[in-house]
Amino acid sequence: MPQATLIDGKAIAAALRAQIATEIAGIKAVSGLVPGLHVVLVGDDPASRVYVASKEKLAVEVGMNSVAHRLPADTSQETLLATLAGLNADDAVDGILVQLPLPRHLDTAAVIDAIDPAKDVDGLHPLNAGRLAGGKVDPEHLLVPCTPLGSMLLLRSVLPSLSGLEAVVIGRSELVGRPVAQLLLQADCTVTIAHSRTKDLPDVVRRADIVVAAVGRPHFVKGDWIKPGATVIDVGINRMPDGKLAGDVDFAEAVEAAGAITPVPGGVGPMTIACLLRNTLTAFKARRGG
Ligand SMILES: NC(=O)C1=CN([C@@H]2O[C@H](COP(=O)(O)OP(=O)(O)OC[C@H]3O[C@@H](n4cnc5c(N)ncnc54)[C@H](OP(=O)(O)O)[C@@H]3O)[C@@H](O)[C@H]2O)C=CC1
Ligand SMILES: Nc1nc(=O)c2c([nH]1)NC[C@@H]1CN(c3ccc(C(=O)N[C@@H](CCC(=O)O)C(=O)O)cc3)C=[N+]21
Repeated sequence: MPQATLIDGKAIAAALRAQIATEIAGIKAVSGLVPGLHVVLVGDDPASRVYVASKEKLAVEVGMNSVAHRLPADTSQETLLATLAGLNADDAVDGILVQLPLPRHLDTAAVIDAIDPAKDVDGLHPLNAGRLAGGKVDPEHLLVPCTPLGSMLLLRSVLPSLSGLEAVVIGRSELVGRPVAQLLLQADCTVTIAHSRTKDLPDVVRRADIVVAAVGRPHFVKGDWIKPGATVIDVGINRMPDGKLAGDVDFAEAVEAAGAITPVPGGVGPMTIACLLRNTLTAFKARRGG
């Protein structure tokens, strides 16, 4: 069995950002306006700091305005909601992302409900999640969660047609598992959503032409679970004791069986940020025309 094709998320994300930059330059030349992305970070989780810094840098690189709102860890629910109300009311704000997870004293669902759905570039507001679940809206014009959207773009880079393929998603979170399953269903895959109570998980995964792993456990998916030739999207980002990142898939094993596979780092992660920028542009166009 020849080794799998490596799906180069880093390169595909860079190409997507270049496309976004060109489109923004065109809009700016005509209207003088550029999209504004606002990221709200509560507390000083070191991993979140790194992500927020990287989102800011790449937003500026494509020509957006980028603002990070860094609030102390003991910020009250009222103060956070007031911050969001201010961003909702500000016409120069096109995209709002609240970095998750929030400190435990905050009510995450209520915070997400308070984001204007038209500015919800994470696609997590119940209105956007509901539209996605309804399956009737074109993802081009809907704010779809960034990691699932990026995962689909990576899949499409190696599989021109997804119709009729067996897809197994491991994980059912609101941020990743559920929305990626909705997108696969919309692409006419036969979709199975597996989770911690799934029986005989290795056998379930062995049916899959497409495996999406979003579990949060390093090297969880083994090589002998992968049907020969399957496409494997590894969403997991796990920090190992040696400081390196590991995916949810045992890459060294799976690369021997898969037809195509994403690496970690350099796979889904960079696509998540590129899709955040794309959603910000989508929100800008929907709100301000262009
Ligand atoms: N690349 C990127 O840009 C991003 C990467 N991530 C990464 O993706 C991974 C998943 O994130 P997220 O969805 O937020 O995580 P969650 O912890 O919210 O969800 C994990 C899911 O995995 C399931 N699960 C846990 N253990 C098992 C098991 N033994 N067998 C089968 N299923 C299991 C859980 O099942 P149950 O529901 O039953 O508990 C749950 O549905 C993490 O590594 C995270 O860091 C996340 C966001 C963006
Ligand atoms: N509201 C919200 N939306 C999110 O989308 C969100 C979030 N909160 N909280 C945290 C997770 C995690 N996440 C990542 C984004 C990019 C990389 C990324 O670019 N990773 C690089 C490596 C980066 C490194 O080396 O640390 C890669 O995989 O190649 C990773 C993880 C978004 N998340």
